[in-house]
Amino acid sequence: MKMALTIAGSDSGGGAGIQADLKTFQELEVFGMSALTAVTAQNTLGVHGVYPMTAEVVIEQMKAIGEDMGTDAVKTGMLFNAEIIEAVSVNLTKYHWDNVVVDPVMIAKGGASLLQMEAISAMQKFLLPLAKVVTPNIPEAEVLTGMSIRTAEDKREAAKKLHALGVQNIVLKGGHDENPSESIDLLFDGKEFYTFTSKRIPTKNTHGTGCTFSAAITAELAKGADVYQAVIKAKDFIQAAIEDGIAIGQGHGPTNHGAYRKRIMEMVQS
Ligand SMILES: Nc1ncnc2c1ncn2[C@@H]1O[C@H](COP(=O)(O)OP(=O)(O)O)[C@@H](O)[C@H]1O
Ligand SMILES: Cc1ncc(COP(=O)(O)OP(=O)(O)O)c(N)n1
Repeated sequence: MKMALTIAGSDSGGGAGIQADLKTFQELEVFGMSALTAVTAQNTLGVHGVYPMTAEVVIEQMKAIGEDMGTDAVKTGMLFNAEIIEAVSVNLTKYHWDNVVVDPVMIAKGGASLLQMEAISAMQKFLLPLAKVVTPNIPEAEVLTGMSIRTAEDKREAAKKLHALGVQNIVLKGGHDENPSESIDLLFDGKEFYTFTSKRIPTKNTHGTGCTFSAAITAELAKGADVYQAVIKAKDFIQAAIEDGIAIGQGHGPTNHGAYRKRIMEMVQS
């Protein structure tokens, strides 16, 4: 069985973070492992507390996996501070983990900070050059590139800037776009641009979309897909998960990680 490791924060509400990643790995039939970077007290209304691990705790978890089990792919999510980013970067290199998806998580939906702003330069300098794929949303890409992103041309320029930081493949997500009918993600592999377009679903139950999408890319890479194929599958996975989003809590409910597999089963049975 193929294996994937998520290095990310815990979401007590279960819709984002390490919980979303492990559910996604399970649904895509990859054995999921975790290295926890922070505990958040979080629900559909927002983040009520952030409690980071020390860098040593993160290193110990990576060591436990690196020295025994290994992994076929790794994703990073909430890393919170520069010390954790540096520790993760050093250990990705140490264990020769090169199938790396970096989701540069910065701000949760309710506005809470999940990454200290002084850690941005560590992310640019140490982590991004190790990434096979980076999956920023538009605000994250604006922070990482220092440019404002409004038009399709801006998106292409931002992707080129991220590529110049050493990332092999950039998936610039379109969830925050103002396009009312479509959600368009852009992939740049250093040579070509590819767009992945889906119908925009009018729902407030989108908590954890970014985590789930990047975890699905990671699972597919672990199984041997190339980046293009992995993004196609992840887009189908997140589309089903948002369409069947779960209306629980008073705020942004989570996406439904089981929706994609349920649809495949229904297709097979019909
Ligand atoms: N309302 C929506 N309808 C369809 N797809 C969406 C919607 N919102 C987000 N997505 C998709 O979910 C994925 C995550 O995007 P995004 O919401 O931008 O990330 P993040 O959660 O990091 O802000 C992308 O593939 C994006 O196109
Ligand atoms: C612990 C934790 N990690 C990451 C996030 C951000 O998740 P994301 O998929 O970007 O979804 P929203 O927060 O935007 O709903 C998080 N909230 N918590």
